[in-house]
Amino acid sequence: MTTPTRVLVLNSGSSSVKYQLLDMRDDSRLAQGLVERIGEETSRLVHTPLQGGGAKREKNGPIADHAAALKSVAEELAADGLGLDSPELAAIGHRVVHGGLRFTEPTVIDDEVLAEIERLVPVAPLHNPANLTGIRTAMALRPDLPQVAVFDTAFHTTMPESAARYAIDVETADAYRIRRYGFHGTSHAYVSRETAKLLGKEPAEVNVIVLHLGNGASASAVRGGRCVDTSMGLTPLEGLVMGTRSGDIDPAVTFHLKRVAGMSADDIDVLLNKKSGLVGLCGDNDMREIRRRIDEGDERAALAFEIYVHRLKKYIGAYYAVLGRVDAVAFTAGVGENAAPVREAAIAGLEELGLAVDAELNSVRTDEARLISPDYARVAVAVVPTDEELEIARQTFALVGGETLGGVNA
Ligand SMILES: Nc1ncnc2c1ncn2[C@@H]1O[C@H](COP(=O)(O)OP(=O)(O)O)[C@@H](O)[C@H]1O
Ligand SMILES: CC(=O)OP(=O)(O)O
Ligand SMILES: [Mg+2]
Repeated sequence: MTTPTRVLVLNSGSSSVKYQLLDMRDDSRLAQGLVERIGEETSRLVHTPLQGGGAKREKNGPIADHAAALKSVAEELAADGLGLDSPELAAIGHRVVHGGLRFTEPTVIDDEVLAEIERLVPVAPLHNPANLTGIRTAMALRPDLPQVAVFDTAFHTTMPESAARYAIDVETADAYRIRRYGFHGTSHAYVSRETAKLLGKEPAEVNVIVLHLGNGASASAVRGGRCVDTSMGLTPLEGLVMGTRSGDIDPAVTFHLKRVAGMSADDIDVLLNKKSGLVGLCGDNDMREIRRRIDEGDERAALAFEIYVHRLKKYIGAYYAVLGRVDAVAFTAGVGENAAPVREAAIAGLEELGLAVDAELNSVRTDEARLISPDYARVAVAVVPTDEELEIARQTFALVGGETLGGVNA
């Protein structure tokens, strides 16, 4: 019998599922794909076989819920001879956004772990329910296989109390477990390590500010490989300006809206999570579209961009101060990896801090981690592509006993 070496990674978002099938002998990808707009009439599945020369396949049409989405994913994989029934599958790894304080490590999922993820739904209402459906569906398809949860919050559990605790009444905070948890931790961990590698150093030797700028966006201060502060809080709403989320606001805005505008808690939740950020400021949440509008002279798009960059710059300064000495600032995720104007504008004017961006290096497009700062700059500025799926697959495989095989710690 062959030893199973494959891991399927599922990243279930509020309206999408991203997936990858990897072979952990050499970290190679066998297939990847995305189901988006789940629950709408216009759902879409894009499946890409990455070995054997098959072409990308696309299916359009309604997919009612996450369970149906996962069944379609299983069918696509089966059509490539990579079905979930394969004896080569060692485990399924799930991104779980909120793990509270309990889960500091990847965890094999059982009924009790499921109950704890369920208990955390109120603090990750957009994410944890989708994660749970993904897990339950995968468990029904392969009840015999280990299912592993890899938590967005885990990397941030090393934060000191001075960073994690909000300055509110201690009894109330403790009774309701209100504190800064932080998210995107798998990405912050991976990118801070890859940044050290790019500098030719060990993670323990470097201090890095990681800027994960996707649809959700967060910053973190990483000292010697450990997170010491991060911008998201109790929920993924705090911090940077995001695609549809406000990030930091005066909390009094919420009671003002309740008292003066008569909005309910749910109305305000939707306003701040779904109708704010870039989309609230200018009607678009995609940075490509915003840049296009700016090039056409659109003033609302230009102001949205300035507000986005101003917030980013504030966090760079804040985390510089938290760390004291900074070796690198690393940009990652959709915006961070692709939007050169965001990187340029966020670093502009920070020469006194030893930070600068070289225009030519900044304009290069590759999938490799690279430096964009000039030689003379004291602090490295880098673009470091994130790979949450690979990181989840490695942690999952190591947990189910695959650590002795090549590739895992390569
Ligand atoms: N070429 C590009 N130029 C500028 N921004 C881009 C580009 N490609 C993607 N983006 C931005 O990246 C975002 C998606 O980032 P991603 O990390 O994939 O998000 P998520 O994982 O949160 O869905 C898009 O909404 C868009 O703003
Ligand atoms: C936690 C979070 O904000 O995740 P995403 O960016 O995938 O929405
Ligand atoms: Mg993401």
